[in-house]
Amino acid sequence: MQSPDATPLLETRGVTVRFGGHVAVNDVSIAVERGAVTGLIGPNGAGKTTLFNTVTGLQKPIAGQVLIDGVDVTTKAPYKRAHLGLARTFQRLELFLSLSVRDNLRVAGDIHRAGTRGKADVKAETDRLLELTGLTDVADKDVSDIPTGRARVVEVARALMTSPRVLLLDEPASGQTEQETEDFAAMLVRLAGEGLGICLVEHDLPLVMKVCSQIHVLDYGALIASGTPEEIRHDPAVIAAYIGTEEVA
Ligand SMILES: Nc1ncnc2c1ncn2[C@@H]1O[C@H](COP(=O)(O)OP(=O)(O)OP(=O)(O)O)[C@@H](O)[C@H]1O
Repeated sequence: MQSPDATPLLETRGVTVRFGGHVAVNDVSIAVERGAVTGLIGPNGAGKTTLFNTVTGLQKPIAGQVLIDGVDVTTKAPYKRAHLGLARTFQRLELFLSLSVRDNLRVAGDIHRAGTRGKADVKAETDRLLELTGLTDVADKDVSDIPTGRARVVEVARALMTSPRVLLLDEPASGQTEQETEDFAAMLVRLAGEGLGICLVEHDLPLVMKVCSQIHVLDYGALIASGTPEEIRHDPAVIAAYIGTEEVA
C-alpha cells in the first residue's frame, strides 16, 4: 500500500474521451506530483486540452477515473473539484480587461472566500501573490494596458487566489517574449518550491524541458511516453511524433 505522501496530487487512470466516432483521449493514465512541474506535451490535436477539460470536469470521459489527492472525482462537478484544490488557466485569456491587475486578483479572492474569511485576508493574499508572481510593477494598471505575456502571469496569479494544491496551465507562455518566458520559468519553479503541483501544457519545448521534472507525451489521444526531460528528448516514439511538426528540444 502507498503511504499518503506517495499519493499523486492528481491522477488520471485509463481516461478515454470520444467525440462521436473520434477518440480524442485514449486510455490515458498520468500523474502530477506535489512540489513539481509536470509537462503534458504533444503535437496539435493530440488531446491535451481535452484531457485538461476532463480533469476539471468540463468534459465527461466514457471510461477511466480522475483522482485528486487519492479522491475519485470522476463524477463530481467542476466547483467541487475546485474546492478540493484544483485550478486552471485557459489558452484564451479569461481576464477582466477593464479592471486593474490587482482587482482581477481581488475579485477571484472575494468569490473564493465569500462567507469564509474577511477582506483583510484577500488584500494580504493579493499583495503576497503580486509579489510572488512578479506583478507588483503593473499591479495598478488595467489588464488591457499590459502586454499579453504579462497578462498570462495575471491569469496564473488569479488562479492562485483560490489557494489551489494543483494548477493546470494551458499554453501559458504563448505570446510571451523570450525574457517574459525566462521570468515565467523562474516563477513556476518558485511556485512548485512552495509545494504546489503544476501540470504544464505548452508548445514551447525548451521551457518544458527546463522546468519539468516529469513529462507525459500524447499523440493522437494516446500516451506514447512518460519520463524525465532527458528520457523524453531521446525517446524514439516522441521524436517520430514530432517529425514534421516541431523539433524536440
Ligand atoms: N468539442 C469537440 N468536438 C469534436 N472534436 C473535438 C472537440 N474538442 C476537441 N476535439 C478534437 O479532439 C482532438 C484533440 O483536441 P485537443 O484540443 O484536446 O488537442 P490539443 O492537444 O489540446 O491540441 P492543441 O495543441 O492544438 O491545442 C482533436 O482532433 C480535436 O479536433
